[in-house]
Amino acid sequence: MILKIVRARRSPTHEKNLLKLILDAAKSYEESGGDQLPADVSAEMFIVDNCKSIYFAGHENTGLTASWCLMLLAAYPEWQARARAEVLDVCGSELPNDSMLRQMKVLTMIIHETLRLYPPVAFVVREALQDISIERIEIPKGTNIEIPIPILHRQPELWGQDTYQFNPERFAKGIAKACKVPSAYIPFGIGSRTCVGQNFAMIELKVIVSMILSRFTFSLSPGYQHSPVFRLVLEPEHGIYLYLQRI
Ligand code: HEM
Repeated sequence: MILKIVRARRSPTHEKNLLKLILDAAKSYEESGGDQLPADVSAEMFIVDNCKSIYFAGHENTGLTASWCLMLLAAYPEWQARARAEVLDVCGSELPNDSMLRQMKVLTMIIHETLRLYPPVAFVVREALQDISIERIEIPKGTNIEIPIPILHRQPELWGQDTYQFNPERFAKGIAKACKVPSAYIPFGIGSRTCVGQNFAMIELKVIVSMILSRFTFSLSPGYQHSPVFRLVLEPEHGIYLYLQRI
C-alpha cells in the first residue's frame, strides 16, 4: 500500500511535505550508487521503513497521550474547569490558531503532567558502542541499555513527595523548575535521537484537547478500570470510557 502511494508521487512535484523529503533522500541514496545505505537496504525498503516509523511513532503515541489526558481531566474536574476557562478565554468561539495555542499555559502544564505520569513510550534504548563504566557498573560493548521513563518520572527524590499525584501546578514555571534534575523528564527521549515529532505532537495534543474542552464537559464512566499496561507502549488495559455532555 505504501509503495502504491509512493509510486504515484514519484513524478516531479513542487509539493513540500514529509513524504517528499523521504523520497528525495531515497533518490539521493540511489544516485550516490547506494553506498550511503547498508548493502541489504534497498531504496524502496528505506522509504517503506521510514513511512512505517513515522506512522507508528506519529499516530499511536499522540493518540494515547490524548486519551490519558482526557482521563485525567475527567478524574480531576477542577483542572478540567481551569483548562476550559483558559480555552474559552483565549479562543472564544473561534478554532484555535498558532498564536492561541501558544497562550494556553494551563493546558501545556496539564499535557506535561500527563506525559510525566503516563509517558506512552516506556523506554529509551541505547546500545553501548564501547565498554563503559557508570559509577561502579561495568557495561560491556554491545549491551542494550533500557532507561525506564515512567520510573524516572516518579522518583520522589526528583519530583517531591507528591510524585504519584496528578499536579500540573508543578510545571507552572516550566520543565526546568518542575524537576530537581530537569534532564530526568524525558517523555520525548533525550540527546541526538530525541523525538523528531515532539513540537508537532504538542500542537496536535493542544488542538485535540482544547477543541473537546470547548464543546463538552466530561466525567469518567463508572465502568472505567484504571490499569495502565505496558504493551510496547503504555496503554489503558481496558480502554477509557467517558461520559460527554455538550456545553
Ligand atoms: C506524545 C507524542 C509522542 C511521544 C511521547 C513520542 C516519544 C518518542 C520517544 C521517547 C522517542 C525516542 C527518543 C530517544 O530515543 O531519545 C521518539 C522517537 C521518534 N519519534 Fe516520537 N513521540 C511522539 C510523537 C511523535 C510524532 C507525532 C512523530 C512524527 C510525526 C514522531 C516521530 C518520531 C520519530 C521519527 C522518532 C525516531 C527519531 C530518531 O531515532 O532519530 N513522534 N518519540
